[in-house]
Amino acid sequence: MIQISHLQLSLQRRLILDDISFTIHEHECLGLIGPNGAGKTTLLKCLSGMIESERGSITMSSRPIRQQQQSIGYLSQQTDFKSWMTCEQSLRFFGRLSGLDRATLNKRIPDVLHEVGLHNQQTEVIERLSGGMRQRLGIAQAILHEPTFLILDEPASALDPSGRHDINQLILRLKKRMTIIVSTHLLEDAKTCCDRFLVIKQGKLLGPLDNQRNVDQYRIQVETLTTAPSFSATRFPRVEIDRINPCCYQFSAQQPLDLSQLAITLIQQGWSIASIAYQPIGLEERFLDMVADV
Ligand SMILES: Nc1ncnc2c1ncn2[C@@H]1O[C@H](COP(=O)(O)OP(=O)(O)OP(=O)(O)O)[C@@H](O)[C@H]1O
Repeated sequence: MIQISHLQLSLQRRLILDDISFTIHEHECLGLIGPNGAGKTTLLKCLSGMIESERGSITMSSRPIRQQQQSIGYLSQQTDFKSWMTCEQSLRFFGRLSGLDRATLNKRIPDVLHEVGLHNQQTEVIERLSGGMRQRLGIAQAILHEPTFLILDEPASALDPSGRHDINQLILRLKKRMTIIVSTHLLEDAKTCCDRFLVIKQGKLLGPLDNQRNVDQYRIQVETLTTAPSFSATRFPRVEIDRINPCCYQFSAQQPLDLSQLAITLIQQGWSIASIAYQPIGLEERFLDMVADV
């Protein structure tokens, strides 16, 4: 378990991280989200040990994280590859810098390239890799020394949907044996791999955002198999109906709606219902509500 307690950091006399406390559980993937400039990268750099905070503590299994640098893998926002090297040469170069010996590298390099899906690119020059492949090579570099705690700073931004999908699938595989924190702006994508999210704004933690399906009980969407007949609202006097298309309607009210009652009423009125559900509230919508200035 990684415990962050009352972390505080100022840069150039400006408070960048303000009394940050949270926990990351073992084998959890925690998503860190927040507007630009919120302090995500700075917080991740503190976790990686690159920056020392002026107050507070970070511990992993109850020991200061700075004493366990070898257990941390870090992918920075800007990966810094030598574009003329091959994937293998690059991993060997960075592996040596982190103190791995030749025998370990001979074994680990093919393993990590396989793990990130770059086994066919072992001798490919980095210049020729796609953006998604480069990000996966960055992750290969971050996990080369088999860390138990992996820090990923926006690993999927600037990637196309298939690149983002690959990264999320890779994170899902890695979390079986690592604890992961990932900063991202891509909430809907990150839902597939993050167990929960923490929201940060102007250096302060605003709170958690769980990754569960939330619904708006004031709105119900109904899809019909055929064009719906008109609706007599005697049992739902203060309900508004919006026709989205001939087979899709939205019912909304100022108070929570009774979904089963509405379904029964519609069937009694001759509606052939294909689906009926409360309107889902997207993660992005809840995030925007949370960071909105009040
Ligand atoms: N070395 C530095 N010196 C002074 N201020 C800095 C330094 N590094 C970052 N900052 C400031 O700290 C604040 C937080 O920056 P940070 O990069 O951590 O935000 P972020 O949430 O990662 O943003 P983004 O989503 O745009 O990547 C910003 O206002 C930034 O200008």
